[in-house]
Amino acid sequence: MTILEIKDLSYTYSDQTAALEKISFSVKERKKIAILGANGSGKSTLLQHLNGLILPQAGIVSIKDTIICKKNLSFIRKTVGIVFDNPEDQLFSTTVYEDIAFGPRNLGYTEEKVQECVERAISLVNIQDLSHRPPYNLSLGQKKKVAIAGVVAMEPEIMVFDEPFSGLDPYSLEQFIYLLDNLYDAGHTLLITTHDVDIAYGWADECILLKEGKVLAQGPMDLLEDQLLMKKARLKVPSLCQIFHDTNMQPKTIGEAREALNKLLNPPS
Ligand SMILES: Nc1ncnc2c1ncn2[C@@H]1O[C@H](COP(=O)(O)OP(=O)(O)OP(=O)(O)O)[C@@H](O)[C@H]1O
Repeated sequence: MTILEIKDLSYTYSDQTAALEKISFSVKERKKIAILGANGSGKSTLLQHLNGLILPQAGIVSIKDTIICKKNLSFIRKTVGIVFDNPEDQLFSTTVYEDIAFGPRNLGYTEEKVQECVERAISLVNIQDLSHRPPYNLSLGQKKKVAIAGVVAMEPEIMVFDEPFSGLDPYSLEQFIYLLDNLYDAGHTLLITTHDVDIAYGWADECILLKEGKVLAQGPMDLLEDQLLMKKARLKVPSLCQIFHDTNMQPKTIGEAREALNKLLNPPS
C-alpha cells in the first residue's frame, strides 16, 4: 500500500530560489528509501514538506491518503517523525530523558505510557548511559542519537532521517544501521537523505535521485550503478561498483571479489 505520495510539488523561497520543481514520487509502506542528491538539490526542503513544517505552495503531499494541510497537522506529525541534520535544533530540555519525553507528552500520552516510550527509545538507541545528562554538553554524535531517540519515542509509522550518517564514528555508524534495521523490522517505513552512496547502496530498497529540485530518477538500488545517471546527479557510483567496473570483473564469489580488489590495489607493473 502507498503510504506517501507527492504530486507536482514545487517550492520557491522568498528570495526566488526555486528549491523544488514539480516533484512527484510515491513510497510504499515498509520500504527503506534513500533520497540522494548533491548539495542544494532540494533534499532538506523536500523533507520539511513531509510533516508539514513547510506547506506546499503548489502540488500535494499526502500521507496515508491524507493530503497535508494546516488542519490535519497533528495527525501528520503523529505519523511522520523527522530527525534533522542539526540535532541542536531538536534538543532543549534539562536532561536527555526529559528531552525524549517531550514528544510523547506532547501527543497527550499518560505519564505511564510516556515512561514506557522513553525507556523503549533509550534502549533501542542504546543511550542508557546518557539519560540523566544535560543534552547541551554532549558530543555531536551523542546529540544525534538523543534526537533520534526523541523521534523513535513517538513511534511514528514513517521515520525520516536527514543526513543520519554524518558525524558518527564507525562503531556508532554500525550501531545506527542496526537500529534502522530494528525499526524496519518493527514495521516502520524509513526514509533517509544522504550523499553517502556506499551506505545507501548497501542499506536501502529503493532510491530517489534529486537534481536541482527535480526528481532525476526513482527505482531500485541498481540505478546507482549507472555511471551516466550518477554523473548527471553529480554523485559517484558506489565504490564497490566502481572497483568492479575499473577491473572489468563481475565477481560471483568472494574469492573472485578478493581477486578483483587485489588487482585494483596491486596493479601489474
Ligand atoms: N531559507 C532559504 N532561503 C533561500 N534559499 C534557500 C533556503 N534554504 C535552502 N535554500 C536553497 O534551496 C535549494 C535547495 O536547498 P536544500 O537545503 O533543500 O538542499 P539540500 O539538497 O538539502 O542541500 P545539502 O545537501 O547541501 O544540505 C538550494 O539552492 C538552497 O540554496
